[in-house]
Amino acid sequence: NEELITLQKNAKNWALPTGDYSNHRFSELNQITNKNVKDLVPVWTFSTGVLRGHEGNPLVIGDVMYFSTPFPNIVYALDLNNDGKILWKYEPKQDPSVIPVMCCDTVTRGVAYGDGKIILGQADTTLVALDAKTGQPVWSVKNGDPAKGETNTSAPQVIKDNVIIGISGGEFGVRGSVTAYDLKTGKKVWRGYSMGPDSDTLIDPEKTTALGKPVGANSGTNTWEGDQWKIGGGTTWGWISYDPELNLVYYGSGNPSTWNPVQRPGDNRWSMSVWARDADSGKVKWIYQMTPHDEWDYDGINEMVLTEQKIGGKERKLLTHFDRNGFGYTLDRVTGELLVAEKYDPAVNWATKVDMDKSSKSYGRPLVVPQFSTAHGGEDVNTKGICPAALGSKDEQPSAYSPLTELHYVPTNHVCMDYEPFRVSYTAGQPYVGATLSMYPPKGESNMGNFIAWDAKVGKIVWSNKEQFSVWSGALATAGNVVFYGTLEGYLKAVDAKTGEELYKFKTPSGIIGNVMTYEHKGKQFVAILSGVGGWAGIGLAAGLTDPNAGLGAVGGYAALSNYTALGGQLTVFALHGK
Ligand SMILES: O=C(O)c1cc(C(=O)O)c2c(n1)C(=O)C(=O)c1cc(C(=O)O)[nH]c1-2
Ligand SMILES: [Ca+2]
Repeated sequence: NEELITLQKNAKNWALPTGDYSNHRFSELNQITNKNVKDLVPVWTFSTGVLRGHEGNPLVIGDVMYFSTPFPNIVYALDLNNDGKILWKYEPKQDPSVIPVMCCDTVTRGVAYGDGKIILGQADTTLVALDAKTGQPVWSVKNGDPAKGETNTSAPQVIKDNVIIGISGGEFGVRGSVTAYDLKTGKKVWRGYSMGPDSDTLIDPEKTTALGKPVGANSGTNTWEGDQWKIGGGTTWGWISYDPELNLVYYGSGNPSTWNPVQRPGDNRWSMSVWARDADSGKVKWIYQMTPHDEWDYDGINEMVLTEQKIGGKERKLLTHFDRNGFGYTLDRVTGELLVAEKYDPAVNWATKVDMDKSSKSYGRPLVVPQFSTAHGGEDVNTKGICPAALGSKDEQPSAYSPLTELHYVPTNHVCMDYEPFRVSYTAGQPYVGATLSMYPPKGESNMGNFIAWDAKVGKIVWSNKEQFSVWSGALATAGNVVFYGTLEGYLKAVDAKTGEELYKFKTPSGIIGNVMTYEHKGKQFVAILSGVGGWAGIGLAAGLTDPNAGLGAVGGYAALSNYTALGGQLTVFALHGK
C-alpha cells in the first residue's frame, strides 16, 4: 500500500497525523512567506462544541478536512469547498467512566487516513475505521480495557497495510504495548510489549539489542524485581514515525510504574526508550533507553524526527528526539548508535550529562546528580528544585524540522519541581502514581516556556524565544521560511525560521495545545489550528480544579492561565488577506 507515501508527498494535503512519516511537520508550500505572513487573517472558523483539551491537528485529503475532538471523540469531516460545512459527523458511544482513568485530560491527538477510511482511536481504546465518504463504521476492535487502566489518547498511524496504535496508562500500572491491526479488516497482526517478552508476537528477544549490543535471552524482565514488570508502565502514547526504506517503525515508551522509584529497583527496561521495530513483523531492531530507573516521570514518548544530515562530514540517516528528561538526542536510526545528547533547556539539573564514552560502563546513560535523585532521597522525602519538572523540558507537543535551515523548532517547558515518592499498592483501574509533585518556574525566572531552534548535528540552541507559559502546541515549518506555533494564552504565532523574529500573532478564542498544520486548496495556502485549552499543563482549568496544587498533575504556575483563556474547542483557518 503505497497510497500514503504518495499522498504525503503532495504538499496540498496533510495526509498523516504527523504530516509526513519523518515527523518533520514541514510543508513545501511557499505562498505564505516570512515577508507576507504579517498579512495573514482568519478566513473561517468552526466551533467543535466540545470543552477541554484539543490536541492534534486536522488531516486534509483533497477537498475534505477531518479531525477528532477530546472525549466524546467526535469526528468531523468538513467541506473545504464550503468554508467547513459539515459533510458528516461521527459520535461514538463511550462510557464516561473512562474519563477519570485518563491521567492528563480527555485529549485525543487525532485521526489517521488510509484505504478510504478514517481511523479513530477512542479514549476507551476502541479503534474504529470509518468510511471516509460517509462516516459509517467499517470495522472496530478493542485494543485495551479501561477497567485495567488502559485508555487511548494517541493518533493511530497507517503504515503499509496496517494501522499501528499505542496505549496509555503509565499512571495506572498498564503494561505498555504497540499493536498493528490490518487496515482492511481490523484483525490483529502483531503486538510488541515494552516490558517482558513479546509472547503473543513474532519477536525473538535473543535479537533484541541495546546500544548495538545483544541483551541476551530475555528482553529485560531481569531489570525488574519479581513480577513488577507486569504492571510496569512503559506505555506508548506518542507520535509514530516510519522509514519506508528501512521498513522500521520508531516510537517511544513512557514512565515505569509506579512513580515511586523505591518500589521498582533496577533499570526498568524497556520503559523510557526509543524503539525501532520492523513494520511488518513487529520484530525489534534496536532499543535505546534514555532514562534507566526513572525517578522523575520523564516519559520517553516524544516524537522521533527522522532526518538526513551530515555529521562528521558524513551524510547519515538520523533520528532526533527531544526527551522529557531535557536532553536532545541524535542517533543513527539504522543501528541505534548514539551520536549527540545535549541539554535543550539550560535549566536541566538532574543529570550533568549523558556519558558518551564508548569504553565506559555507563555509556549512553545520564550521569545523575545525587541531590536530585528521588530514589536516593527515599520514600516520604520531598526532593526539591529538580529541573525539569515531570512535564519534562518538552511533553507530547511535537517539534518541526526544516530541511532548508537544518534546524529543529521545539516547543519547550521551562519548569522545575519538588517530588515526594510514597508507597502505593496496585489495584486494577485505580491510579498507581506513588508521588506528590509541585511544579513552578526555575528560580529567579518567570517564563515557563521557550520556543527554540536547535541544531541536532551538534546539540546546540540557535535561538530561543521566551513565553510566559509552556509552549504546549505542535510547531509547523514551511518552505516560506516561516515557523508557526500556538501558546497556552491562545495566540497563533509566526516567526522567522532563521532568526526567530516574531512576524505575526493572532489571539484565538481559547488556549492552544493543538498542532499547526497547512494545506493548499484551489491554489491558495491555508494554515489551520485547533484551540481549546487543556492537556496536562491546562488540566487545572480543564477539570475545574479550584486548588491549583490539587490532584495529579495540577501545576501551580499555570493557575494564572484562567486570566487569559477559558475552555472551548474551535478550529481557526487562516489565509493571506486579499489573496
Ligand atoms: O504514562 C502514560 O500512559 C501517560 C499518558 C498520557 C496521555 O495519554 O495523555 C500522558 C502522560 N502519561 C504523561 O506523563 C504526561 O505528561 C501527559 C501530558 C499529556 C497531555 O496530553 O498534555 N498527556 C500525558
Ligand atoms: Ca506518564
